[in-house]
Amino acid sequence: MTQAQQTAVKHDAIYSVNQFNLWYGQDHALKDVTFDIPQNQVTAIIGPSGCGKSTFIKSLNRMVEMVPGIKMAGSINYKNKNIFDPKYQVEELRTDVGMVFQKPNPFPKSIYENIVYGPKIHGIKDKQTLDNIVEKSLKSAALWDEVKDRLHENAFGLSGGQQQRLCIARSLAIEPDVILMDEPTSALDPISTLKIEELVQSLKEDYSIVIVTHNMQQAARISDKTAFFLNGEVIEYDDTNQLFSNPSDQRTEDYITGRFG
Ligand SMILES: Nc1ncnc2c1ncn2[C@@H]1O[C@H](COP(=O)(O)OP(=O)(O)OP(=O)(O)O)[C@@H](O)[C@H]1O
Repeated sequence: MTQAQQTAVKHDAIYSVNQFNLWYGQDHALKDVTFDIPQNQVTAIIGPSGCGKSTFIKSLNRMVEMVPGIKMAGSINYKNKNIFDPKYQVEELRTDVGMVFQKPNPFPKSIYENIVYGPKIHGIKDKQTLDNIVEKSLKSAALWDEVKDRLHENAFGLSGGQQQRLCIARSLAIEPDVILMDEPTSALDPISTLKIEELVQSLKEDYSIVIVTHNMQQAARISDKTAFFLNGEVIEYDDTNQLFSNPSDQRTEDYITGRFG
């Protein structure tokens, strides 16, 4: 690779993870994790239960810090700044990085109030501006047509799949650059899953997406890059097509062909 190409690749990374380690007490949950997460791409994190996928994705927005007794080493750079540097302004991550969880978790409020919650915290008060944010976010999350006539009804009245798209819309309302998704379809039926998968594909035009998934077909269908984690280590990180069609490590091959996990 030429110097110019190396620079181009570097520039393309929204996150650069370098020798990142994390311990829960004595439990070494992430070991020397090193790879770049590219901008405007979908990066899938796969691996068997307990391999550190959730710990890793929660490190990307510093949510992992809420767990008492953790220890970390190495760095995670976001837009070229180490997010664990004591001088780092964590507010940047809070506004830049949205998160969607395994189980849809709307607030017990109306659909409208769910979306405007974040923007209001960021000081937006003008009703027309908030109305526009609601419409734009719901359209981007492919939910607008289904809910435009019931915006002031409680979000709990939506189906599970609709609630998850509402949570995606809520994360879009703060105009993030990155969306982290921790098994966003594992609680959903196949049709809702398909809708979220299509949505993820369309969102990458405007956002960088990291998705943890147990479902290897899903990773193969929707991601550009895949990282295979095992016992806290990244065993292989590559273009998704390459990793699934021609893995370079026997353990990756064993996992993707269903020999364990
Ligand atoms: N809050 C915590 N306190 C202590 N140990 C934890 C905590 N969260 C996770 N761990 C441990 O860290 C390791 C990695 O867990 P993690 O949840 O990141 O894995 P995972 O790959 O997301 O698993 P799953 O697919 O089952 O959700 C496991 O050994 C787990 O027991």
